[in-house]
Order: sequence, then structure tokens, then C-alpha cells
Amino acid sequence: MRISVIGGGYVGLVTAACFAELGHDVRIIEIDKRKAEQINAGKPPIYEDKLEGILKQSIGKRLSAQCNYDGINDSDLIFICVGTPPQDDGSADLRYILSAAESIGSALSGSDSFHVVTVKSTVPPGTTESVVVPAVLRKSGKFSGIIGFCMNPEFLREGKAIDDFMHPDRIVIGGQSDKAIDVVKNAYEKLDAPIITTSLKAAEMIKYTSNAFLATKISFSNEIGNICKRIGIDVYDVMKGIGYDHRINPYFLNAGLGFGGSCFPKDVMALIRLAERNGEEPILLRSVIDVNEHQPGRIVKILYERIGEIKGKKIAVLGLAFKDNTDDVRDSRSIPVIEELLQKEANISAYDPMATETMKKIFPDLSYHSSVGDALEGADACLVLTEWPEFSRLKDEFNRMKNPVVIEGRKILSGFGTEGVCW
Ligand SMILES: NC(=O)c1ccc[n+]([C@@H]2O[C@H](COP(=O)([O-])OP(=O)(O)OC[C@H]3O[C@@H](n4cnc5c(N)ncnc54)[C@H](O)[C@@H]3O)[C@@H](O)[C@H]2O)c1
Ligand SMILES: O=c1ccn([C@@H]2O[C@H](COP(=O)(O)OP(=O)(O)O[C@H]3O[C@H](CO)[C@@H](O)[C@H](O)[C@H]3O)[C@@H](O)[C@H]2O)c(=O)[nH]1
Repeated sequence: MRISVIGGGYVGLVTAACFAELGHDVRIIEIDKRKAEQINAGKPPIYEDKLEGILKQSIGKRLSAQCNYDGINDSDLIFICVGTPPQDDGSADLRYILSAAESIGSALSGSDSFHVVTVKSTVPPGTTESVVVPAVLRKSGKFSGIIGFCMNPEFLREGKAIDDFMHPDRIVIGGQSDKAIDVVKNAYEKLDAPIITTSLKAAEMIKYTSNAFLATKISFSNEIGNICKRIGIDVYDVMKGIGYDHRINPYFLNAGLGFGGSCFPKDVMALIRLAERNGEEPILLRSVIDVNEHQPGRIVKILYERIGEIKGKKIAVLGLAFKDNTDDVRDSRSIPVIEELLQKEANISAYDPMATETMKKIFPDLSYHSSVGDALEGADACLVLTEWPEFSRLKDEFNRMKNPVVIEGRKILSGFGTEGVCW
């Protein structure tokens, strides 16, 4: 099958690489010339496990990137994977979606064959119908039915994106017609996963609901963790105890600094705005955000309780990425922690296995180190902010600190009597 993927960012690149791996001919349209060149050189602009290997195998054969929309009228299936960042009020900014839809429409204007335009970006319910369909039809000069429309949300996690794409729990396809849905189904035919077909709007809502539910589990664990901390209970024991109940399950119950990344905070906020605009009071979703906003401040409060005045002290910060196995720092929980430490005039000594360069764009003046040991040298305290597995193996490195005060965001260290933010 011939597929075009609009947007060569995280989701676009992973989607394109995986479809190429599944044997399709894939063209990426990425307006950022530098990114398109990097992709064509087999160098992913983002770090993602296994991505570079797949890219190198496919590029120039079944996969290519370009900056314009030329030739997409050859494609049976076109995926829109552009960003939907938050606006100032938290609602989703749909300008990239609109612009991509208009460009697709113009590019399809001369074509006589059937194409399916599929939104993979996370968009508020109603967007495909009210923004994408009219823009594509207007610019192409075609009628509904000549072009098919689907919405196929993506559930990949950064750091595990290739495996998530290739082994999904389910594939959700919302569509206007069976004919359009069948084209999308065919693209995935080599994958072994249940396919759920719905309306366009329901598919869009499934994505927000999935992220909001997972974020709710995390905020719930954090609230229980905060109570546990007060009364001397390890919340990780408690969550293990409830996670064996199959109605609950053990996933996404890890308490700590809360959820970061480019999806959960933005998508829960967008859902809140959607509810409000439709006259609903999203009481629970607001609490999910409230709990999340408070977690980073807790680690600084514990730090103050342990070492007193923070001004002028050397604080080692281990972990900058929003989670392990990525160099992505978008909405990382380390950002509010570092901001508060800087406000209190701490000297920050930072280390991350992968995210130093990305974090330098936000905090250029921190003292960054290339090893944990160097970051810990002479430190008055250490905060562990990201759940990198390599931190769980740390031992002698802590001997380089001035004071053995180590406070963890997530429970990954063992055997040091370290303290956690909520246990
Ligand atoms: N990052 C994730 O893990 C993840 C997972 C699932 C879903 N999503 C959703 O997928 C969407 C994309 O997220 P992302 O993280 O890949 O974003 P991103 O910002 O990394 O990538 C978007 C890319 O689209 C390009 N672009 C913008 N307008 C364009 C246009 N008109 N034509 C061609 N290219 C254009 C940008 O230059 C950028 O490279 C968002 O809606 C996001 O919520 C993200
Ligand atoms: O028990 C947990 C699990 C995760 N987190 C944090 O939650 C955030 C998000 O983690 P994760 O979901 O693993 O990463 P993402 O790449 O943001 O993936 C989420 O967001 C994507 C974009 O929408 C979806 O596609 C995925 O299904 C969804 O898991 C990170 O800050 C994690 O540290 C916790 O605090 N506790």
C-alpha cells in the first residue's frame, strides 16, 4: 500500500518507519527541512529505541522524506500526524491540523482515485468532521465520498514506541464509511490486535479518555502516596497489594512527582476545556491536574526539611527527561523542581543519560555533568527525578556527596535508606 505521513515528528516518524517495516511504501511530508534531511540521512531527529535501525533499513527503499506535498496523490492512505499543542487556555491548537488538511486538499485536487485521509494526531472530538473534512474537500474541489475520512488515534509511549506500534493492545479506527475504514484496516493487516471501529468522534474521544484515565491512576496513586507518607506507610507496598486485583491491574500506579511529557498534561487540560465549553463541570479531571501540579513542590519541601536553607547549597539533580529511555523534556517534572531550586538560589549540578542537550535549551546555565559521580561530587543533597534504570544500580557514587541526603521522585534506588517524595 502507498502511504503518506504528514509530519515527521515523534508520532509521524514512528508511524512511517513502522508502516515501512510492515512492507508499505511510505512518504513522510515534513515542513521542517532540517528534520526531513536528517530522516533521509537515516538519522532520526529524536531518540527512540530501535527507530534508527528501522530507519536505516527502509530509507531510500520503502521510506523517504520531503518538505512539500508533491506526489501525495499517489497515496491510498494519508495520515495526519502534526502537533496539536496547547493554547494559552489549555485547549488544543488546531492550526497545524488545518494547514495540513488544506495542503492535502490542494495536492489531491487533480486526482481521480479514492484516497483516505486519516487523522492520527490527538484532536478534540468533532475536529475531523468540522475542520479536516471541510478543509480537504474545499481545497480539493471534491465531494464527500470521493475522499474517505478516518480517525485512528495513536497509543504509543515514548521510549517503547516501536514495540507499542507493532504490538498494540488494540487498533481504534473511527470512520465515515466502511470503505474508508477498510483501507486503514488493510494498512495494519500484518498486526495481531483487536480492531475497534467507531464513529470519527468516538475515536477522537477514546484517545483523550485513555490518556485521562491513565493520568487519573497516577494522580490517585500520588494522593494515596501523600497520605501514606504522613503515616509512615510505603505506598509502593500498598499499590502492589491492590494491583493484583485484576479489576485494578498493576500498571500506572507508581507514585512520585506526577506525570509529565507531551501528552498527559496537555490532553487532560484539553479535555477539561472541552467539558467546560460544553457546559460540564470536570470536577475529577481538575483534581487530577491539581494533584499533579503539587507533586514537584513536595520534593523541594522535603529537601528543605532535611537540609534547611537551600540558598548556596549544591544540589545534585539526577534525571531531567520526563521519563526514562527518552531525551524528551517536554513538561518534564524536573522543570518545576529546577525552577523552584533556582528561585531558592541553589547551585544545581545536573546529570541525565540522554536529555542534557534538550534541557540546555530550557536551562542553559545549570552545571551539567557527563557522569553521575561528577554531578554528586561534594553535593549537599541529591534529588532523583527520572526513573532511569541506571540509577537503580548506583551505590558507591553517593560516597562522593558531602551529605548523604538522597530524595527520590520514583522508587528506584534500593538499600540506601533513601527517602521518597510520597513514601
Ligand atoms: N509524542 C507522543 O508520544 C504521542 C503519542 C500519541 C499521540 N501523539 C499526538 O500526535 C500528534 C503529534 O505529536 P508529536 O509528538 O509527533 O509532535 P511533534 O511536534 O514532535 O511533530 C509534529 C511535526 O509536524 C510537522 N508539521 C507541522 N505542520 C506541518 C504541516 N502542515 N505539514 C507537514 N509537517 C508539519 C512539524 O514540523 C513537526 O515536526 C499530537 O497530536 C500528539 O498529541 C503524540
Ligand atoms: O505509574 C506511572 C506511570 C507513568 N508515570 C509518568 O507519567 C508520564 C507519562 O508516561 P508514559 O505514559 O509512559 O509516557 P508517554 O510517552 O507520555 O505516553 C502516554 O502518552 C502518549 C501520548 O498520547 C500515549 O500515546 C501513551 O499511550 C501514554 O502512555 C511520565 O512522566 C511518567 O514518569 C508515573 O508517574 N507513574
